[in-house]
Amino acid sequence: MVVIVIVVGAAIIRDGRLLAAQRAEPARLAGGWELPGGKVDPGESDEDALVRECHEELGVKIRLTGRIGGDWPLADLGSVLRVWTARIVEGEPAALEHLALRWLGEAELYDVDWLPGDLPVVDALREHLR
Ligand SMILES: Nc1nc2c([nH]c(=O)n2[C@H]2C[C@H](O)[C@@H](COP(=O)(O)OP(=O)(O)OP(=O)(O)O)O2)c(=O)[nH]1
Repeated sequence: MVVIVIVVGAAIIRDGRLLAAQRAEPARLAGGWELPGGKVDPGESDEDALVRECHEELGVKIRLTGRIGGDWPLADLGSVLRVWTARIVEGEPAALEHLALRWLGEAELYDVDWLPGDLPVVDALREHLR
């Protein structure tokens, strides 16, 4: 049986800047930058998982505003990343589970070491920061 692991990521945008988060673990990914999010739990919708993960990781309530592409392939065989644009409706993001957070404008978008699977997503997000 092939099990596809679905990972959801939030492209949280405020004032033309994208919120990037630096992974703390596991060791092979630590230091890399990603979109806040995580794995969808069994029986959970993608959207609910993303709202839950952002609350756990950042301490904020988000509202999803759109979808970026479809299934973005990740390096781990059988994993895909699904991405939504989002805005914060409550709270101020804090790095509760990450090493650091950064708000990146279009000119700074590639200043951080994105996880490899995120690079095409970041390309697609560029136009949303203008
Ligand atoms: N959240 C997130 N994960 C990403 C991105 N890009 C990317 O390759 N990944 C990978 C890293 C991890 O291998 C996997 C997500 O796992 P995770 O550890 O964040 O999931 P989780 O919060 O549900 O945690 P757990 O079940 O492992 O405890 O997807 C991204 O932009 N956001």
